[in-house]
Amino acid sequence: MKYIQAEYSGPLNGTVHIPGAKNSSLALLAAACLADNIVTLEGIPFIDDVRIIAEIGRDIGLKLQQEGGQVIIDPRWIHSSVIDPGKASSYRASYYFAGSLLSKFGKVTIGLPGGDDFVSRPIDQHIKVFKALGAQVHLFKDYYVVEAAELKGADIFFDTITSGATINAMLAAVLAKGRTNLHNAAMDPEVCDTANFLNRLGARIYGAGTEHIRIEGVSYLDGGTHTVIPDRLIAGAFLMAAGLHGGQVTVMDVIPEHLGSCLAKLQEIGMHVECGDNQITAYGTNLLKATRIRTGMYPSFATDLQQPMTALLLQAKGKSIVTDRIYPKRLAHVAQLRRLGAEIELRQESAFITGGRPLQGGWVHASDVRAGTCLLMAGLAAEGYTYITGVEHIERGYEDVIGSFRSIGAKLSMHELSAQEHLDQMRESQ
Ligand SMILES: CC(=O)N[C@H]1[C@@H](OP(=O)(O)OP(=O)(O)OC[C@H]2O[C@@H](n3ccc(=O)[nH]c3=O)[C@H](O)[C@@H]2O)O[C@H](CO)[C@@H](O)[C@@H]1O
Ligand SMILES: C=C(OP(=O)(O)O)C(=O)O
Repeated sequence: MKYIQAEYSGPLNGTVHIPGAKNSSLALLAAACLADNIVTLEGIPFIDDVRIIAEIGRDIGLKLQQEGGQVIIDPRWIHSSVIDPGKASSYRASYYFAGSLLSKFGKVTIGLPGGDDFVSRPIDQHIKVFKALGAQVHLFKDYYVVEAAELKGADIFFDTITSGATINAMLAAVLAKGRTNLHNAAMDPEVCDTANFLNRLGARIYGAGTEHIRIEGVSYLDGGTHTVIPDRLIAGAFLMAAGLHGGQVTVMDVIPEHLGSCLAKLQEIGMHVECGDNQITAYGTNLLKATRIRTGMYPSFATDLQQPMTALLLQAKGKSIVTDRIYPKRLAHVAQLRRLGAEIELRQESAFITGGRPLQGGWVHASDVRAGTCLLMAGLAAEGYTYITGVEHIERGYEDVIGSFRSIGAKLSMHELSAQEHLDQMRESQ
């Protein structure tokens, strides 16, 4: 079993190139199945979720070549819309194959989505979309089947704002007959990126980035080339890392507008932020101020930045409160931070942090990708050594977590734990 060793690193300084967004890439790769010609995607990160998509793609006949960040996809050879349940369940965004293959072939059989298992993550809004477009949905224990003789445009009001179901609705409706209106749609950059990509192939999607999206169905999508947007969540975490001990970190190749609420919070706690056209520099200070974080859907403060922000707030003198309104129970990292000596309490669905207390290294476990970033940051700020297990979760989101953090001076290394050492470590931590 792998683990990451993090050592107290003092201020972090340097420049990091930000890779393409995981959450956009997962949508774009499934969206590419809709094309009737060759698609080239640039900037796709080489992460575990993408490797699984490549496997799923190959199983169903999709020809896919990946070299560096470039992925060339030939969807003309897809011969099946039955997706291995185990593979679909090993990551969250497999539901995008449901939207795209339903749209293209009229039927899809697919495992229930997996992914970061921090809370229950319903797919009722995805199902609502498929049904509204005229499909039947049959749910089984660990897979579901969606089928439609014909998909017809519809008016769909989301009960709650969801980026996944908004993207899936675009995938399912893009080839449907007539007009689809999505109301209460998510406005995330990943929604816009998917709409821009589909439009480049010939789709007619209007209004992405607002709460009302209109899709005029077309009968054919051509091939084309598209570059995925930069990962705003990785960028945000690196900017936060600058705040740990008064460092200075520049993130390159980003879209600063995608990080508005994050930058505002960093400034609110006393950090200085400078934005260029496609780069941001954050300057830390040793006098961080406590604050209140409430996550929300874009453009509010992202739930995926909540955990790294919690690590940073351990350094801010005074009482901070963190509430995750998107996933109220996404707080597993709190118990782990306490193992490092953090003074942080859970009351109802908020974390109450008393910042400015010293942290001591120890063994901790990352239960999802952002919990991993949080623990890594806390480990870099703690005295001594911190050992982080659950590396497989971190690698779902980061192509080279060690290399990228090292480039700003973080003392990190990857190690292998034998089965016996793992048992000893579990016994010790009980
Ligand atoms: C692969 C991917 O892009 N993952 C991101 C995506 O997940 P994902 O797309 O799955 O999350 P959603 O945007 O759909 O979820 C937003 C909210 O809607 C709720 N909901 C969602 C769908 C549904 O059918 N019913 C329902 O009630 C969820 O429980 C949550 O409270 O957005 C989340 C919220 O920004 C991020 O944390 C994830 O990193
Ligand atoms: C929750 C996340 O991912 P996923 O939706 O793929 O599980 C995340 O990226 O923080």
